[in-house]
Amino acid sequence: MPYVTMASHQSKVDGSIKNQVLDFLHKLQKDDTTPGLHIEPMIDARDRRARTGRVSKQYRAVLFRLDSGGQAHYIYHGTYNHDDAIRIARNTILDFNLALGMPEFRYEEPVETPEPVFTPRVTYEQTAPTEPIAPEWVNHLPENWDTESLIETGISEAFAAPALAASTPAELTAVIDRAPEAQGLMLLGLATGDSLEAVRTDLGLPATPATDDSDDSIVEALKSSSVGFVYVGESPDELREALESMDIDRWRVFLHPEQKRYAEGSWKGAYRLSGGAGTGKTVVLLHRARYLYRGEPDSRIVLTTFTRTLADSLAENFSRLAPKIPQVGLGEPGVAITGIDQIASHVLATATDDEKQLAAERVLGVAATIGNQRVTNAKKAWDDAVVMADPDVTEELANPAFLEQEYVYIVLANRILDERSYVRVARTGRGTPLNRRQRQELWKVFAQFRATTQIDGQLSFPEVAALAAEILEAREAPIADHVLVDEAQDLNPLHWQLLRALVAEGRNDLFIAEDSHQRIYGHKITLSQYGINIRGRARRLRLNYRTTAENLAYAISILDGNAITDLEGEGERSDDYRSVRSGPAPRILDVSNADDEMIAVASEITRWIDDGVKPEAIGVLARAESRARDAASALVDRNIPASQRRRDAELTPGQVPVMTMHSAKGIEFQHVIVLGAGSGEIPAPWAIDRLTEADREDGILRERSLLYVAATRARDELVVTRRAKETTDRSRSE
Ligand SMILES: Nc1ncnc2c1ncn2[C@@H]1O[C@H](COP(=O)(O)OP(=O)(O)OP(=O)(O)O)[C@@H](O)[C@H]1O
Repeated sequence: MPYVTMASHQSKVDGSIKNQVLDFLHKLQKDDTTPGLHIEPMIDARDRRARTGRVSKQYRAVLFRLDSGGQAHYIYHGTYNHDDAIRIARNTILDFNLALGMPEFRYEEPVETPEPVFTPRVTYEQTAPTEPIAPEWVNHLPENWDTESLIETGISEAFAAPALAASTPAELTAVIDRAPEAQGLMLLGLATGDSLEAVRTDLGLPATPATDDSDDSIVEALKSSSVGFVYVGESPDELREALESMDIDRWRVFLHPEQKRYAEGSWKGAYRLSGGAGTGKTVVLLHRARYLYRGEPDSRIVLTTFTRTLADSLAENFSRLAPKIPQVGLGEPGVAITGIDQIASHVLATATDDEKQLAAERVLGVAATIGNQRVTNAKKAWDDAVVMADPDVTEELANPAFLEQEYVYIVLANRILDERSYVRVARTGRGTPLNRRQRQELWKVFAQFRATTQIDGQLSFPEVAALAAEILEAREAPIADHVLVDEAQDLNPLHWQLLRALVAEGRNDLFIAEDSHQRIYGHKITLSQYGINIRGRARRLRLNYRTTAENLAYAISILDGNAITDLEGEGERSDDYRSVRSGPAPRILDVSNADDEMIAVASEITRWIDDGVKPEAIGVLARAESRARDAASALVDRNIPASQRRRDAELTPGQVPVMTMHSAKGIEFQHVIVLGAGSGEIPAPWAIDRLTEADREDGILRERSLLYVAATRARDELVVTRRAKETTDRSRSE
């Protein structure tokens, strides 16, 4: 039975012939001598291993046949119109790049050096109205390499010189696009400042160059996850999966070698994977859930994230990746995908009365039956508690945002039940210092909050998480075997206590994906405080698959100069993120008022729609709900099909979604318009005005992170509006 490998570069398979291609390849896997397949060698081919096969009257598949250990092995290059297939089969050579130890295709067609494109180098503040902005981009190749030394590393001559000469991301991408995948990724790594050793490790290349290019060596390399090829061997299921995800969802099959390492790695304890926006952290988690399930089908795997909406999208993507793996409820064998607060609610809802009572005593200091309702408007609940308790503290301390954080990060996290303990507790990590008297005053508010909500039969979400953590901790057996966490930077201490209690400490217990640059809720914390010890089991993804190099450079410039710390309390870099794609520089539209802004935005959207972009592929993102609402109606007034998208609503086909930046977290659009990146708009004055001096810095960082999240939602084009400061000042005072 012949083995099959799929090449990743291959042309899209037209939907109408996909079944015929699949049928052809399945037959090939069974027996390559089946008469209808017509596997034929090419006359005058540059590579004697080239073959064509008959998919239909009109279409031919191009294949390369290798013989290894008496076994036929076919690399499927693609399916083409009859004449194209003949031409491609004649002119394509399957090389084995000895330096890289990777097979790759070479084409007997000239590779053009791209025309240099002039992009003005301007910084953010100097940007003139509607100018594109291209933050500084440096090609590191010329520093350390010349053509010859690059060739020695495995880069073909045709790509070495143009890569050295690239002076913009677009020029470099043009070279990378033409190069075989491994060479392209190597050029990208070296051009963005990595050492050769680091790039080779990232790409999983063998430590020493290969010594021969026999079919045996090539087949061996194909089996051990070669970049750009997927070995499916004799498995009809894997073949179908590979073929189906060729056009869309390439992430389902073609993982970067680094992503694959994290998806399939095994560690003694908790592992932390960080990475900038769009580096494929979610993709790794989905693959890892599948990988763990396949290895241990009886295990209880939990995949969770910050919100229910994000969990729903994880569940949908997991069904696409692994349609046959059961998605189950918490505690059952299979993969349970759910939001972190839903986990907490589920634990509480299924606990016995005794368990709940014990937990309530420990968390809230009450033995009474706990309520079924949730506090849905925490701000109002805190405002009410302040009015009733009337504490003698400053306005900043009586602010709902401060009270909520203090309650979650200190009171609940430390299971504080009375004023005495609150006065004594170490408030590690909290910016604003509090003296004894202030603590006594604040305790009145916490006690009032608890009293009022309990009378109303309500629990806040963090209280539910704390109760669930207590319930699970008190049990002997945990309810999960492997827990995978997305968007971990936004979880609060109670969430971490819950996650710790969900699974026993041990091999592959927790796998945590985070991007500290995207922390838009809550405060910095360190995992070790909650019994989660990483002990060096942490790595970072740096290759951005979502957005262009130009958009990425802009997004990173937003956080420039801000110290970002990860979940282990270490400084997090952002200067070495890179992208495989290039596109137009982001454009800044400086507008004088709301009307001008919406005229400009409407004209951008109209241009895109006229160019064939689907309305639902354009995201309009605003800082505040009210601005999103106004923008949606202003667009409708200008005859643009648009609607405000609420947090948990589906995208409506044919409608431009207008939403808050918070709601856009974790999702992506082809084109994005960010409304309001002016200095009077972000940081949003109302979000930081009433913060204490010590909390303000973190508040401003969260606002910048929000803009970073918004800007990194764009796959292709990014447009940012800035309203003149005077108009935002005026509207604030109105
Ligand atoms: N190996 C891959 N091949 C092709 N596309 C990929 C690959 N890995 C990720 N992508 C694509 O890149 C985009 C970003 O991936 P993903 O959402 O997993 O990133 P992320 O790091 O979780 O991003 P964020 O932190 O912004 O939510 C998605 O469109 C995904 O399909």
